[in-house]
Amino acid sequence: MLDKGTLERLFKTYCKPGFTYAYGTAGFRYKADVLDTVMFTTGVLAGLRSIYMEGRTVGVMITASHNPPEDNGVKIVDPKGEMLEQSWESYATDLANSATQDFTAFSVFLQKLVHELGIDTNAPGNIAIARDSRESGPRLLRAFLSGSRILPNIRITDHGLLTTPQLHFLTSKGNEQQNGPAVDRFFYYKEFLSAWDDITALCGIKSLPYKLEIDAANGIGAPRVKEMLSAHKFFDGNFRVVNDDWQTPASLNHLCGADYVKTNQRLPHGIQAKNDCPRICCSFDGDADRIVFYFCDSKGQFRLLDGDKMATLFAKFFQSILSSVNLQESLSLGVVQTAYANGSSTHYIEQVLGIPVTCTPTGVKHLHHEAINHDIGVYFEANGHGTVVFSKKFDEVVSRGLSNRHQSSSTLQSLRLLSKFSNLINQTVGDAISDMMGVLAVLSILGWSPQKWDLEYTDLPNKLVKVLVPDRTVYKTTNAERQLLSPPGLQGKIDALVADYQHARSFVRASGTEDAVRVYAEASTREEADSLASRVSQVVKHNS
Ligand SMILES: CC(=O)N[C@H]1[C@@H](OP(=O)(O)O)O[C@H](CO)[C@@H](O)[C@@H]1O
Ligand SMILES: [Mg+2]
Repeated sequence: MLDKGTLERLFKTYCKPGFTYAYGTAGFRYKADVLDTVMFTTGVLAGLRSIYMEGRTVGVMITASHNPPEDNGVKIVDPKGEMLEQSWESYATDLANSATQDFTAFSVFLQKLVHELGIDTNAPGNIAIARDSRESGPRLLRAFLSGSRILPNIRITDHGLLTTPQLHFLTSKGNEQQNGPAVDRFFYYKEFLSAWDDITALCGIKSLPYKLEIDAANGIGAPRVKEMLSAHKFFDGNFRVVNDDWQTPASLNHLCGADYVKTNQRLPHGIQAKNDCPRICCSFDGDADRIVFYFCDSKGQFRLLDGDKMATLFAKFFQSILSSVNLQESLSLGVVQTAYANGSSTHYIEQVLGIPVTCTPTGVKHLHHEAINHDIGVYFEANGHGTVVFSKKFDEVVSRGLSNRHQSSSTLQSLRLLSKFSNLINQTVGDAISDMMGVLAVLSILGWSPQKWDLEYTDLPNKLVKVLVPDRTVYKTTNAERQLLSPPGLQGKIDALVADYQHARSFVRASGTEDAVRVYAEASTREEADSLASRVSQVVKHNS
């Protein structure tokens, strides 16, 4: 470790007292001007994590996703591309909060942590880092790098501007192929485009069935998706990226992007309601790890195809392939959702498709951990954040099937398709670009229009409201966040309100990314959903 004098000087450059940090749903996320301290300490922590993981590369992403341009954040990605292990979240929080006291508190806590974890601070480690397009990114990167510098043998690979899922993917691949080709964003493009080429060749698909319009939220997804698709024969001339002004910081997520479209249930700025040629539209969020699709029906009405619709599309698709090759008994298929999933989607998956559904708390780390219990685990948050994960057993069963020379050609075709889909989908985390290609591939194979996809089930009208309260930490939940334990008595009042409506559901939880409490309500009519959301919000306000 650096000598005490240098360490103290660096500490004083970046760390300020007077703020309390918490590693939330997606890492640390606050207004950018209070982040320097936690960026510095996260630099230290990511280095320690890599040393602890025997030098394997740990990823770091500087982003605040769908939040406004003045926010930013940081999260650590473990070597396989998944979210940071939970026990380390509290080390990250405690180290940051020691630094908001003073240098002595920080160095005492750091020594204690290093000792408890048995870490040799001079051992080698590797960090792969990237950031989204926010203006504060370069400044926060400097604070991070200064933190990581206190450990002398940490090697940093700075990928510059990437989408969040690109960073997850490159972190995981970097650890898998130490001596292989350069693992950079061009490697990412090649991997996913070659899976796309294999699938379309296998299924005889020659062109996209409709024009594709992508709203990139004026974020980093814009230049990255253009760079990837522009030179490709399927996409060149058949797609258009709107809200691609990623170099104007104030426009990020403004009147556009997946969160805007899902929350307001309307078209983003820049996409017209006109419907003069077959098309499908989609919106990414600011760091392109979420996507929602939509189209306008013959009357010009906006129709949303959200994360729940993607989960059902993938689940149905994989179910039919598994049964076509008689693997439905040997490979398990399951869907993971959160309490925000529309009740109709859950009903459709369980009752119509007969596929088991599990509900977890909000945040992809929870969904991901549950999904890996299946051989094909489909997980999506309603807001469009999700992916499909395939087990080791899946790989083994499929490759065994492929090497069996007595298989029929249709069985071989289905097995190849399964295998190629596991390459087209970014299994490390939800990925707007990879999910987009996955959905387009499924729709093309099935010959489905967006209208046909939408008709599979009808959403229950729903409403999501943000309520500002003096202290959101008093809102404690149980049963995958569907019931409140505290404040006392509040759940009973919510239950009494819900009982006034048909097919209704409502729950309240504290946001992990914003200083607010979220109220969700759904019911059989739009008026009832709105009324229930508003009455539950009132009760929350009065209780706080
Ligand atoms: C209702 C909702 O959309 N919540 C979002 C939001 O979490 P909250 O904890 O609700 O603020 O941001 C998370 C990170 O992007 C995302 O995983 C999650 O789905
Ligand atoms: Mg995001």
